[in-house]
Amino acid sequence: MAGSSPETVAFVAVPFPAQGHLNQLLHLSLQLASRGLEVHYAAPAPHVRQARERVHGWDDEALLSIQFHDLRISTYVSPPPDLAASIAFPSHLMPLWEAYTAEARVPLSALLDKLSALHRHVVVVYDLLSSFAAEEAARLPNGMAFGFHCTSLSYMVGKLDAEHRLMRENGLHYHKIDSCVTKEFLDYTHNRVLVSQATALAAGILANSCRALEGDFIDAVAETLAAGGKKLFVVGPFNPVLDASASKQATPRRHECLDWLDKQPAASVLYISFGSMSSLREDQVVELAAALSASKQRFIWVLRDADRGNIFTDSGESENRHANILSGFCKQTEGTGLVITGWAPQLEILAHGATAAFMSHCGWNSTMESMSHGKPILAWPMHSDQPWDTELVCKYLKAGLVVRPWEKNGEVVTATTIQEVIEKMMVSDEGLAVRQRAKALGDAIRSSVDVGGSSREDLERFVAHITSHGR
Ligand SMILES: O=c1ccn([C@@H]2O[C@H](COP(=O)(O)OP(=O)(O)O[C@H]3O[C@H](CO)[C@@H](O)[C@H](O)[C@H]3O)[C@@H](O)[C@H]2O)c(=O)[nH]1
Repeated sequence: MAGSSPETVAFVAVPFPAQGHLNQLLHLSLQLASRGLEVHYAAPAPHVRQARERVHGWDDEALLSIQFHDLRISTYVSPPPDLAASIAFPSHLMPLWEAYTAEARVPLSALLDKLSALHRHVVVVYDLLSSFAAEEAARLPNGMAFGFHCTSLSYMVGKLDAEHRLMRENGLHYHKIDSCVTKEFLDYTHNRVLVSQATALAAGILANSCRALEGDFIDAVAETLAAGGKKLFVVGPFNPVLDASASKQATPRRHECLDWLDKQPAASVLYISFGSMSSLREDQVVELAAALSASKQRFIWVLRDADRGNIFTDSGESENRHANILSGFCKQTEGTGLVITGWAPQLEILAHGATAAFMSHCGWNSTMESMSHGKPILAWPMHSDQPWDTELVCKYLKAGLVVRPWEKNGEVVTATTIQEVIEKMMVSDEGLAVRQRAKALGDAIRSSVDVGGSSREDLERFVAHITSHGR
């Protein structure tokens, strides 16, 4: 362990192996390393590689400040997503997640023992889905664990308060997880992940949220946790909040879509992407393409299938799946839009001044990234927490419009419906009000990570807490 001494604290991030989770703890790790902490990041090797290759908003040098570790697990099948499934939940990732939960504990345990012998304190921040890490931290004579809550805190409120009081008071409908994931995944989290038992061992929870978005909900979670003697640190957005000018800088790895964006008028482009775990069926792709073409709006569309468990086993099949539709569509929309079938630089696209709005499934990363760059959302929830995030963004924050309500998740959305929502957002007075609201929220979120802002202060409080502990 380079440079360690018995006086130092080792911070260890234990993400869950899926992009939306790897990403958040990598951002947090980079932030802590930039404050001089010794930071370790532990995941199966392909997922370490995935997180490093896909990180946005940090330069390559920043990655050198983190010590990466392989939590080696045996081979698991890594199939493509099942496009015929009745719910767009990424069930094809279950073999990876089962293998991870069964096997990653042993290499993590060895790593923590080593760090424990060399440091005054070992602080483990574990994704709530990697809850075995809390037990391993609790086993150490000098260990401390914090759970990392990777979705909105209001989503947690919905789980903590069965009556959903805050939701009802705000006229919001809470979508319980049971109807938004598969039964197989529920069984897995209940029987093998064991979140609540692990939380009982943790000193508290760290959340990627922000007072500007969820102040009332944050207070509710803090109160519940405090009653159990646990701390809450709300330190989001974890993603860097980029300046529009930063997304214009020429860098060696700059994606060509950013050069295209540079040539578009301010606030004129619709960005479309459904994260890393969702795939659109062919009939839905046809409808979305027809809507984009008919709306005549400028766009960047990321058309890719959900990641496989090991993304390095995908030899481009998903990129070719839509070749037929795309050849005609790209000709029709030439000059107006771009289709990206690989990995897009989402953070830079959202920060860019030419981007007006984001059609999104409302995964929590996408939601935070969009809101923190002041971009409104056209919400199209697919599974998990996304139906609730849609409610939060569109009804509570009033910074989005719904494309497809969750209640219609089994249906194909027609081109006419999609086109109406696009036009409402891009050219109507109602859309303008939503865009202005998102811009104001973006400003508030940016302030919260500036000196004196609530998220910045919570991060300082967290760092002070873990570095002074046990002195
Ligand atoms: O071409 C792409 C596609 C995605 N991204 C990034 O990938 C991440 C996607 O994360 P998210 O928006 O949260 O979507 P999912 O990948 O679907 O995330 C899963 O994990 C989240 C955190 O737990 C949950 O909120 C979601 O519901 C769950 O599906 C974001 O950081 C995006 O910026 C890119 O940079 N380029």
